[in-house]
Amino acid sequence: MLSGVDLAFKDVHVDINGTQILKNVSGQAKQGDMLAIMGPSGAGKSTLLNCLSCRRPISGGSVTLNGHPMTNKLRRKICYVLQEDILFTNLTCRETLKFTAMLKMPRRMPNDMKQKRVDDIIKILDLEKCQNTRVGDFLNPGLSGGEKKRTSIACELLTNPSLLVLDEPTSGLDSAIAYSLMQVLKTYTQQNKKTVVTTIHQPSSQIFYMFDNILLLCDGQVAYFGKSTRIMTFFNSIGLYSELDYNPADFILDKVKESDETQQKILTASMAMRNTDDWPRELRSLNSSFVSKDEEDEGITITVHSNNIEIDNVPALSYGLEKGITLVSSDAFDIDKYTVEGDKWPSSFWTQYTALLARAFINTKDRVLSKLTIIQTLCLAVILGMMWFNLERSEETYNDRLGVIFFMNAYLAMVPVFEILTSFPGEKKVITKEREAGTYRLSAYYWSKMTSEGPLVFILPTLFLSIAYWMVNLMREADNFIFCWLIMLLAVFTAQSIGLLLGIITPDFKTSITVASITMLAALLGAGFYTKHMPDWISWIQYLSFMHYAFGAMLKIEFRYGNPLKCNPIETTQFASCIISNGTGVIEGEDILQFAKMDNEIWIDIVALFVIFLLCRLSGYIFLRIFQKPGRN
Ligand SMILES: Nc1ncnc2c1ncn2[C@@H]1O[C@H](COP(=O)(O)OP(=O)(O)OP(=O)(O)O)[C@@H](O)[C@H]1O
Repeated sequence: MLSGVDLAFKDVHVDINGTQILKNVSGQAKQGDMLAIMGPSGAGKSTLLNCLSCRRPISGGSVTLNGHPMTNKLRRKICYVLQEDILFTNLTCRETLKFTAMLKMPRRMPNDMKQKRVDDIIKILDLEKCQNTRVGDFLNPGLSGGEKKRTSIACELLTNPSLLVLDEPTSGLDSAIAYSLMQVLKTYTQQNKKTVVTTIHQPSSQIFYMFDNILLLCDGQVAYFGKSTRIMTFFNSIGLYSELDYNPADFILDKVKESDETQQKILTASMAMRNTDDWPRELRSLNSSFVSKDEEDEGITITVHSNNIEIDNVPALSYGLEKGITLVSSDAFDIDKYTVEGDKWPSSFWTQYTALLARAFINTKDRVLSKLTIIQTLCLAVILGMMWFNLERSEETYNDRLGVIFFMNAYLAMVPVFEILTSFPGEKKVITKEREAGTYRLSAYYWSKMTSEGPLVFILPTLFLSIAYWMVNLMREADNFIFCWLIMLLAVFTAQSIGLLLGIITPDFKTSITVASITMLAALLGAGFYTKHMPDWISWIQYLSFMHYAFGAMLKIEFRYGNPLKCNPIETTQFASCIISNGTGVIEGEDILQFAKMDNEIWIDIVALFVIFLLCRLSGYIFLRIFQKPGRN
């Protein structure tokens, strides 16, 4: 059985850039205990939480689990629930848990056990009602704030951690939802003898007394550590009293923020408390001037028991039971049985790849192939087809033919770039979180990303081209159409790779859109449609433009491998061959391509597109490796 652990931290110091953020911070949380870390903004709560969960190194002091210093094996017993719920918005609550189970649970565990664990966790966290609801976002709401938080906690509980570390789990929740969330946590902690450490901002009185212990921080120092039921006694003992019905959390936070003098008084009393019976034995320093209760009369300066107000109306210890929540004991679920020491990753590459592939496919499918995107593609294909309807194969329509090919290229390349840029920031957060937790290999993620989106990315351009190509009357031969379609797909995948690379290397959405707009506009201008007289010193830009190659290849399919165009009358023709034939002949494809300055070999265009595609994919992976450092394991 994996029950809780005894966490103890003693004299923890953290210095950042020469500033002491935490000074001499000590405290503990035992099996079955919930410890709340409280304090005003900037007091050091998040810093301490990060140290306790091994996400930040400490400059001095010690953090131990069951009396032992942290080892990789012990670290795996800790899970960390971030303040923000970082989840895929298109997955349901159950799908989210199912994929997390596949990725995080040991490879040797049978699948039906993993499935059973998901079912149990759904019950434990009271998620049955919303298990098939999508997570949702602000545009398409799904799970409520409390349900999202419980889903985030559920993802962490799947691996049956012994120590649960939570950063502000109730932030953004209304008081009733916050209470029910804490109630579920309390019940889970008690029944499974787990250990919970959480930062919390301004809990209601009910929530406050659910915590067994409170660690109050003030300016990086301990202002109080001890039982929640005794904190008012402590404040009273130094002459700080509250009105009868005042929320104790509000009272203590008000006091530590009050004046320098009050702060000093509290900190001095807290230091003195370390030498009394109220200070846990495990945290006492060898050289402390501890005086036991028996010796109290003989000269302790501050007596924390004076003015003792015992709190009798603390909610009963049967949290959740009155609500009829049935908790599944973790006895039957011993993940350690299936974990092999030395396994770097919980699951095999193949399991990671298939789970990530299926997850990416479900998450992307509804976004890429939504009703709206299909309608948009159909409408634009028909509008374009009507605007350039049934072009005659003559010199007169030469510019229209170039225009329509260029437009199709530009439209089909722009869509995947901006689609990936709008969706990737959310995905990046999930990968960062999962990689920090050492859930899977980056290569498994990257391969799954590339392969899952392939079928989805190719459907819309195929639909678009199938309508527009025939309506416009481009070269009406099956060979030409298929060749054109393949080039179009290559261009779309190249555009998508550029979008992904930009999404990876830019720090935020706004920057990525700005950089993408510049890149795509430069690619459009360099394509060779708008200008044929670029100054020499800048003309190299066209060779960097993937649209130059896509546009060039499609022109070749249309003209080099298509039928010639009928000449204009001699007065209006632009082609020498038409002048020679007195306006009665035809213009060969090669003449048209020379006129358009696009007469290179088509294989050059194809190879160039491939090279750009591969370079973007490869550098995307390298940059992702640099930015997404794996976490522990
Ligand atoms: N990387 C850093 N560099 C410099 N100072 C830092 C860094 N991280 C934290 N600090 C400082 O350490 C102090 C404690 O920060 P911390 O985030 O732990 O506070 P907090 O109690 O969690 O605050 P809040 O409730 O506002 O989140 C703050 O004064 C903060 O400015």
